[in-house]
Amino acid sequence: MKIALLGYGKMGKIIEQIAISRKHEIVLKIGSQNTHELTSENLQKADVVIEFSTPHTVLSNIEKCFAAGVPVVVGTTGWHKEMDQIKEQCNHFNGSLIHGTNFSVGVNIFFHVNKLLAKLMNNYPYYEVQVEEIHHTQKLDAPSGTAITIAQGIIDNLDSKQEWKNVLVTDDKADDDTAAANEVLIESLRIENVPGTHTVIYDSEIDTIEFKHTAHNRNGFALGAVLAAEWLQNKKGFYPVEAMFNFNN
Ligand SMILES: NC(=O)C1=CN([C@@H]2O[C@H](COP(=O)(O)OP(=O)(O)OC[C@H]3O[C@@H](n4cnc5c(N)ncnc54)[C@H](OP(=O)(O)O)[C@@H]3O)[C@@H](O)[C@H]2O)C=CC1
Ligand SMILES: O=C(O)C1=N[C@H](C(=O)O)C[C@H](O)C1
Repeated sequence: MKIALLGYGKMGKIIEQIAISRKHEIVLKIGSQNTHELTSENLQKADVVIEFSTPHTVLSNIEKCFAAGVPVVVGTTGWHKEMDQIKEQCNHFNGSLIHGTNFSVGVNIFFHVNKLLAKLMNNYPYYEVQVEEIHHTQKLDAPSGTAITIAQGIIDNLDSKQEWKNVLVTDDKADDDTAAANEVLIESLRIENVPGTHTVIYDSEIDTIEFKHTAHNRNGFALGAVLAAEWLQNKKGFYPVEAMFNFNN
């Protein structure tokens, strides 16, 4: 496939290597310095776009892909509030889009088991749940998109929780780290060079259950994005990343 990369930072560069190793060709690379090259004509040279840019640029980039009629894989996080609006646009343009807060296979297994675990924990209400995420210090959004997906998986399956609340944990611990009974607390920590670690913690007076995913590097995210681009070929519509997996069968 011919691939256009919107965002050529930490993720874009690894996606390029993995795409080439899978015999794809990169026909366009866009960063903040060459956005003038982001034209319909250039986008249409690609069979698919892979979008890993920033929370501030992702929405207008998606719109450009729809207008150009090119399918798009969206890995950028921080736009969950605009999800319904983008889904409508996708239908309006008869476009193709797959999005995920995390494309790694391991995290998608984690997402699935997290939901099963939350359902099970309805029987054990003396455990209090919280989510912890740790990422590198350059990360622009908090909580991580992955942590939001995890919290939503808990809210959808654990009857006592209806919302999530985020606190950023710093050395002086300025943020209020208490949550209401109906809230899932998400604690965000920022530590140099951490690619992404997510833990679901069920704590009681007697013991603690911890369910954890640790990314050792960014290769799993990048491979997942290329697999998503391959999966999206010849499909129309708006898909969440779980559509790629058959965990329910
Ligand atoms: N879904 C998933 O599996 C994963 C998602 N992510 C998400 O992907 C996003 C990118 O992460 P990461 O690569 O680490 O971030 P980086 O900051 O390393 O890269 C972002 C890139 O976007 C570029 N950029 C800036 N403006 C535009 C624009 N208008 N159009 C296109 N590109 C632009 C930047 O250009 P310049 O270099 O010139 O500043 C930079 O190259 C984040 O939202 C992150 O949360 C990350 C990992 C996995
Ligand atoms: O910014 C990152 O680095 C990551 N972002 C994604 C997120 O917000 O969940 C996925 C991964 O954890 C790395």
